[in-house]
Order: sequence, then structure tokens, then C-alpha cells
Amino acid sequence: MPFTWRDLLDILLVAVLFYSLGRLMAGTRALNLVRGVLVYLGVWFLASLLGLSTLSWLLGNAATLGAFALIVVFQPELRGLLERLGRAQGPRAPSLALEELLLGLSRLSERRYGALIALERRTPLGEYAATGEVLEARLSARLLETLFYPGTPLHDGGAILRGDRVFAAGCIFPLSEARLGLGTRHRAALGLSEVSDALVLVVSEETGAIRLAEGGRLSPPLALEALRERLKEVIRA
Ligand SMILES: Nc1ncnc2c1ncn2[C@@H]1O[C@H](COP(=O)(O)OP(=O)(O)OP(=O)(O)O)[C@@H](O)[C@H]1O
Repeated sequence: MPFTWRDLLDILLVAVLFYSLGRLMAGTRALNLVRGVLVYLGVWFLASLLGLSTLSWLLGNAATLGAFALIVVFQPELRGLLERLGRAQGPRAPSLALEELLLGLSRLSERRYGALIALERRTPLGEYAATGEVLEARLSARLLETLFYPGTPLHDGGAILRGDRVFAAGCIFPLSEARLGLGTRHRAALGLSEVSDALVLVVSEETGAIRLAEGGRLSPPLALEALRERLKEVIRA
């Protein structure tokens, strides 16, 4: 059969598909899963090639069971992946009161108030807002300071910003399984960024350091200027 433009298009699309999947999975547990599956398939293939019938029968049957087990174990990653794929169709988040947010963060950091703030983008965070208190209040530095003042009922948990409003506070975010060497506030920031496209800011109560979790990655402590630049990029995008 001659090689036609359709074959070329086919190859290109498959290459783009694998490249996009690779980028979506980079830095997540799913990448290790893919490596594991490839090794498994390699051993299975070799066993069949060498005629090791018992081993290849065993691996063949275990594969069906394993596929279901993987779906259960990697449910958070799969969900995150599907959400990222579907994101392109969602409406864009409204604009953010950037300077108020930065002022609020700098005060929280100076005062060592632990804080967790998610910026909603295309993935709706309504289900997490429902775990806390819906506020729908205009974002201001003073409101952030008040919300995360230790001892107030809403300081525990995370706040969700929707555009220039504090949509909810006192919310429970999903915890990441990653070994960070940091506590649960940071794990919750990373966890939400794994299953959504939210930018999640975390201020450490211990050190006052501000970090940003995005796409399943947690930044090192950031200076306000670097944060301003990153947030501006997001607002422009
Ligand atoms: N799943 C969660 N969702 C939202 N917030 C959470 C969650 N788990 C813990 N937190 C918040 O994190 C606080 C505990 O923080 P912890 O000291 O364990 O975190 P940390 O990452 O070490 O941060 P810090 O540097 O501020 O101490 C809780 O009081 C709560 O406010």
C-alpha cells in the first residue's frame, strides 16, 4: 500500500497525542505508572516470545485485573487528566484584584498567619467551596488578613478566589500523596493543583514563606515580585 498524506496525518496526530499526554503527566505519579506498565508489557512480550507459557498466561490474566486496580488507585490522577483535557472549553475566570491579593499575601507572610488561597480558573471549584463557607465577598487585603487570623472559625482550611471575589473560605482541599517534607497545608495546596487548573497559594505559618502550587508542582518560596509576574501571566492568558 502506498504511503499517502493520510498516513502522514495519522502519524502526526498520534505523535501530538502522545506528546500532549506526556506533558499533562509530567511530574505526576502517572508518569511512574506509565513506566511500570511499559516494563510489565516488555516482560510479558519477552515471555511470549521465549514461549514461557505459564508466565505469559499469568501476566496476561493479571493485566485485566491490574487495569481495574490501576483505575481505582489512580482515580485522582485520571480525574485531573480528564479535567485538564476538558478545560479548553470552559469559560475563562474573571479578572483578579492582583494588587489587593499581593498586599494581603505580604501581610499574611509578615505576620506569620498560615494561609491557603486557591485562584479558580477554568476548573470549577464549587465542590470544594461547598465544604466551607460561601462568602461571595469582594477581595481585599484586609479581608484575607481577617480570614486567616489564627483562631477565627474560618482560618482553618483554604479560601477560594473567583475573579476579584473571595468565593468561599474554610474549605477542605484534597491532599496530595506526594512526599514533600512539608505539612498538610502544603499538601492540600499541591493536591488541589493536581486535580484542577487552580493556582494555589500557600503561606507558611512557621516561616512566612509564600509558595505557589500549579499543575501538580509546588514552587520554592517566592518573592512578591516573582509572584506578581506569574499571576500577571495567568491573567493575560
Ligand atoms: N485538606 C485540607 N484542606 C485545606 N486546608 C487544610 C487541609 N489540611 C490541612 N489544612 C490546613 O493546614 C493547617 C495545618 O497546617 P500544617 O501545620 O500541617 O501545615 P504546613 O504545611 O506544615 O504549614 P505551616 O508551614 O503553615 O505550618 C490546618 O490547620 C488547616 O488550616
